[in-house]
Amino acid sequence: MVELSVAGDGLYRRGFAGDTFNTLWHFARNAPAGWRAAYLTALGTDTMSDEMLGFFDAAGIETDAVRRIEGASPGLYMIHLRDGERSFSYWRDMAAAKRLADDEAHLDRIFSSGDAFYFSGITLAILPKAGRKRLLERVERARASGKLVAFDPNIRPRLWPDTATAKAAIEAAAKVSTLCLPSFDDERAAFGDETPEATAARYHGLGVGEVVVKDGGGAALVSWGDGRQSETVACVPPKQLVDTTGAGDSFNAAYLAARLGGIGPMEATLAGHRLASHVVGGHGALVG
Ligand SMILES: O=C(O)C(=O)C[C@H](O)[C@H](O)CO
Repeated sequence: MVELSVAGDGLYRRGFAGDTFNTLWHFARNAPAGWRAAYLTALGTDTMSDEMLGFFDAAGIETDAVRRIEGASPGLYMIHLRDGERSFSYWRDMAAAKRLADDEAHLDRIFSSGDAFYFSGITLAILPKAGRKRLLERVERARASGKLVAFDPNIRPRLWPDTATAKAAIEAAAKVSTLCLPSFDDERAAFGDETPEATAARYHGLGVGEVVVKDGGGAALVSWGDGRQSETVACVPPKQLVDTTGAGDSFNAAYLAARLGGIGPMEATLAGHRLASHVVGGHGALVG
């Protein structure tokens, strides 16, 4: 999406962001040896889409998997801040990304070439029902062939028609994932979990081997080996709190980069905290 982040005095800065993109952007900057980042999404053929594609390229993100759709354009969101805590306004009804899973042959080509996959509850929320099904079928095959599949439920109630639909889609996604990175506040609101441990147990129960439950600026619970081992890892307090946009996404990027680089779950969680704590010190989702 196009992002409008606060620049002061009623001014907004135009950036590019979106939850999975934020994770990929940070991943590309921190990727372990031998890993490359590619984005499966859809853009239009307008000037904004061209600029966005140039931005991906400059960030070291491969663009082969981007579908270009004649006449379509990207979605847009604006960040509002209250004491550093963000909320969003969206203009995305016609966003090209909603059609990222329309083309089966395209999906098959991308899924056959990737070694690890990452998607989110926002990915699922913006897709039509048929697109969601097509995507999850490919994800399921990737998992069955032993690939890492990471999923952040990133629950945005406004993007779903109702809670029951959101919960069903998130559970279906968790069942085909190997790693889940939920946020406790979202999970408590949607699923009624009383503790981060309950969130982790629920995802392990759906067959997820490794779960990291983030808790805003608090400690994270990491639980691995199908829940046989778990630890609480204290957060890294930020030097300054400016804008929480993208904190969880950057956490996920650092965690994934660490794990794919062979680092253990506890140290990977610490790497996640460190990057998130840096990202909340600047405006917008992408803080270099
Ligand atoms: O809320 C969304 O749909 C976005 O992807 C915008 C933000 O970049 C994202 O929520 C930050 O996590």
